[in-house]
Amino acid sequence: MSNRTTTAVAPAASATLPTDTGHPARAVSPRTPPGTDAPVSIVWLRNDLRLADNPALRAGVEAAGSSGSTLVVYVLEEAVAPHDHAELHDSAAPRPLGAAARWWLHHSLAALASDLRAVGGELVLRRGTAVEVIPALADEVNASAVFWNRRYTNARNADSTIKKQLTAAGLRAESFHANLLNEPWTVQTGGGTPFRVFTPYWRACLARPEPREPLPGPTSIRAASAPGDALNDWALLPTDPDWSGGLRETWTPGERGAHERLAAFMGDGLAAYHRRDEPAAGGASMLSPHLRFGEISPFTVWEAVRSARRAGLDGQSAHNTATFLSEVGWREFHASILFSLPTLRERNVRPEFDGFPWGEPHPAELAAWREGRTGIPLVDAGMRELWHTGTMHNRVRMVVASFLVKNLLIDWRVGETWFWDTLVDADEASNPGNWQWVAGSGVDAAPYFRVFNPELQATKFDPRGEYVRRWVPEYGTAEYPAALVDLRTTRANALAAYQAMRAAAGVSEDMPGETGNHPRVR
Ligand SMILES: Cc1cc2nc3c(=O)[nH]c(=O)nc-3n(C[C@H](O)[C@H](O)[C@H](O)COP(=O)(O)OP(=O)(O)OC[C@H]3O[C@@H](n4cnc5c(N)ncnc54)[C@H](O)[C@@H]3O)c2cc1C
Repeated sequence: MSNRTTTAVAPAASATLPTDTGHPARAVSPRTPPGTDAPVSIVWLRNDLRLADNPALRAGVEAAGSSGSTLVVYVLEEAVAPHDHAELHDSAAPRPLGAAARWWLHHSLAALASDLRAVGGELVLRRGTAVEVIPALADEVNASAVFWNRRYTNARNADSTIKKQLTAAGLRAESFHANLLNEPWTVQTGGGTPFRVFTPYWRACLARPEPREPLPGPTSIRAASAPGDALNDWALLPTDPDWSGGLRETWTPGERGAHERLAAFMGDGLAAYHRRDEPAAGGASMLSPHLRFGEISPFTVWEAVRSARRAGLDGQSAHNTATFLSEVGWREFHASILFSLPTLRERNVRPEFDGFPWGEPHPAELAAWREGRTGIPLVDAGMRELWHTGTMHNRVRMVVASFLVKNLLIDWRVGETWFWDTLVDADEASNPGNWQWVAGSGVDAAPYFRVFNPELQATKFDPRGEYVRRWVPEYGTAEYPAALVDLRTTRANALAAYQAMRAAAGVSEDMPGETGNHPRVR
């Protein structure tokens, strides 16, 4: 089995300052296209592939009014160069999607196009560098305004450049708050710095005014048209071989699938959410890829919880809602960390980890981890679940990640890259943020010396072995391999390496934030 795509660990990108921060765009009078007074507005969708609660789409339709038209565009912002080349060093380019996320994107765009058609709209697909594509498209259709919802990754630098270009050309260019409950710069410590510890961060979020109600989607769009690519030409789906059968069985990408998932969770899942740490219990929402691609907004998720609370909940469910919302808070926390630490994927947040003696990954060991053949049942179950479905239960993610970085002493970036390629919810902030959390090198991270014992974790969270049996049916037979490493010895080696790193870095006290206060660890 080889990588689904060749994604590479990139060297550090230079730090970049927040730019498209949404402070109101300079309002410029809408330009009247020559020869016609019917305005064309462009709505540029990115990680917000939905109609409901989409402020940019709403603004585009409103700006077009009854006489104008709206052009909805998605740009595949893939650089032309291969994955491991210049675009990874370009702080304005989004990270090229992994294979599982490309599968998701294809189906999500197909669903979006169909949903838009149902209200008269049309989805135009373009490919290239956004700073080139968007202004050129605006020129081509003689647009008077361009709208988008803000993103908080390094790609916001491109948005800022585009906003300046459009504004200079006399267009209205406006961005909106849509994809996080709290934009990163709105939640800060008393000293005006970003939070580095989750608990006070989330407390500060909860002290803010409650998130707004979601906006309704448009009921009618008058489409402006322009030539575009055919979705199939983007070749986002795997063909040789087609390994996506398990993804198809597991997921329904698109806005409708997202709302169905939320409804199912609010109906049955929430009451069982306190069992979310048990991978066989199915207690979690499975909303992460839908949130990742913006098929549902966090405001809609919040509203579902608010309505359930208003309708009345028993004690357990009421408790579960608070826990669930705090998990949504972790998504926001990681987004705010990436916002202030653009090199999150490449660099240890704690510089002393730069001296950690990671071993050179042993190809056979790494392959055994990726393919679920380590002989450690919970690790193998998780890695096979990931390969088959494009997701993995959260607790098991922590276990397999700990096994890689501690028992196998492999650099967290190697595991992060594999997850990036295989997860349907692979997220530019949450993936490296969580990997650094497990590795101990991140903000508010689990201390490195907390080494998950996969056997104890299985006893605690999969006591009847249902999850392991489901993914590792040969467990307990002669076909199942012996353990790749001895857990006790490798744990001792990991702790020795950690102590050596600390000694070399001159760290003797407990490091600040060695709290391991991730809610799921307790
Ligand atoms: C090594 C590792 C890598 C991870 N990579 C990703 C990733 O690339 N993308 C991703 O969305 N999540 C990632 N997670 C976090 C978490 O595992 C998933 O968000 C969760 O399993 C999704 O399942 P759910 O939607 O049923 O979660 P629920 O428990 O129902 O949580 C609701 C929502 O909260 C958010 N959330 C929950 N836990 C976390 C968390 N720890 N960090 C950030 N957001 C969270 C997700 O958006 C999720 O959909 C990673 C965790 C680990 C340990």
